[in-house]
Amino acid sequence: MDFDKELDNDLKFKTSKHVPVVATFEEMDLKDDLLRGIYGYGFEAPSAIQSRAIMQIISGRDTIAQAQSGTGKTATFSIGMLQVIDMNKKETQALVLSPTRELAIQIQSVVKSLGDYMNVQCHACTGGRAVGDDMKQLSRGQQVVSGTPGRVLDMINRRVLNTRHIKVLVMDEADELLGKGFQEQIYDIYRYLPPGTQVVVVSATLPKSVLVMTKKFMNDPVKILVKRGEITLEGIKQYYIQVEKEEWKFDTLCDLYDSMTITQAVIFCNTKKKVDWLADSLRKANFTVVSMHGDMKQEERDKIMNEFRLGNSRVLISTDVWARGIDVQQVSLVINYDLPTDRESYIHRIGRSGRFGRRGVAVDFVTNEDLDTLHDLERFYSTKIQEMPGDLSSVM
Ligand SMILES: Nc1ncnc2c1ncn2[C@@H]1O[C@H](COP(=O)(O)OP(=O)(O)OP(=O)(O)O)[C@@H](O)[C@H]1O
Repeated sequence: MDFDKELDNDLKFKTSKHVPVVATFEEMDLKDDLLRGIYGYGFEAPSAIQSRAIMQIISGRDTIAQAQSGTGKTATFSIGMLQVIDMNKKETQALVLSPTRELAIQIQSVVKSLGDYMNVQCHACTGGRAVGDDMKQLSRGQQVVSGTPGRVLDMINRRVLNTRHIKVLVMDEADELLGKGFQEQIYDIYRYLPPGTQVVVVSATLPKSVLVMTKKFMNDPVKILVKRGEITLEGIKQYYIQVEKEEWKFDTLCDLYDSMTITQAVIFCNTKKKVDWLADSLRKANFTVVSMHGDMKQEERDKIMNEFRLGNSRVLISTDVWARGIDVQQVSLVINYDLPTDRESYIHRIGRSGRFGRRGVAVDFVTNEDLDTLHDLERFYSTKIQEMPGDLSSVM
């Protein structure tokens, strides 16, 4: 019997019934300073996931919150956390874990902005930075910590991050955190948390195997889920370009360059080596691009990230280190130079465009061998990936 089917028979994961929908931020009865922070950040009304999940998080229930990419999950858990922390205490009361350093830092920035009038102390605890700085910052008292698993665990082991007052653990991109690469570290961190710590699990993709896993560390969670056929966003148009051979992809990409720079674009490759190769080759052909991957020094990664966020660079080539969570609103085009090797990454990659209702375009480069994978994606997500019309700028 196929594994998925077997699970289907044993366990049904459905959106919880009777989750109230709160239509405005005022009706959430938030702290005044938090409400000011939300409006000050430019939000007017809550998104669908925010309307449903914020109050559940505030109620203290374990929560599984799934929603499409770019629909405001970060603010969902950030507002929830900020409401429940006691500002009279300096101790760490909320811990957010995410799979990449850039994402952990982005979350810190959102928490700080939303919590600006509350004067919240929020530290980003990520690898690639001086351990001494982390120690200094944490010893000052950080009410919220947003970090990557390795460094967070290290800080806990060194007794610098005190877990005793933690009330809520958020796992952003939870399916990635509970996958092979991080699972052990996550369980190690979890063991240090006080019994009864509220757990909030968040992602645009939550495969059943991950939902099964949540049973181990979540207590009767409220579930807000998205059906597989509704995960892709209407606003992101998906196209493919078929190339006979891998070698032809490069010329195809060069032909698209002018359209790519209309706003901002991210090009995904499956390996760091390929990112380096593609960036070099494009530069040699006189195209301006930047690139980023996990083998680069953190300083370099930070610099590239800042420049891209500022819009000073327009075309970024990266690996899946950039696939999840990163929010740069001006990105309107994603190119899969390589098709991703798993179904979840596809959703996350194309979701770097089309943020919060904006329009986006995703273009998949496929060789003849990739066609099956492409059709599998279409079937799995009940979506349509059309052949690209001759001119990319006509669909942008
Ligand atoms: N209520 C709101 N009103 C206006 N803009 C919002 C609101 N909530 C979130 N946004 C904006 O929408 C964008 C996407 O939000 P966010 O990064 O939280 O998405 P996400 O659901 O976490 O996506 P992903 O699955 O890619 O991680 C951000 O730029 C954020 O500031």
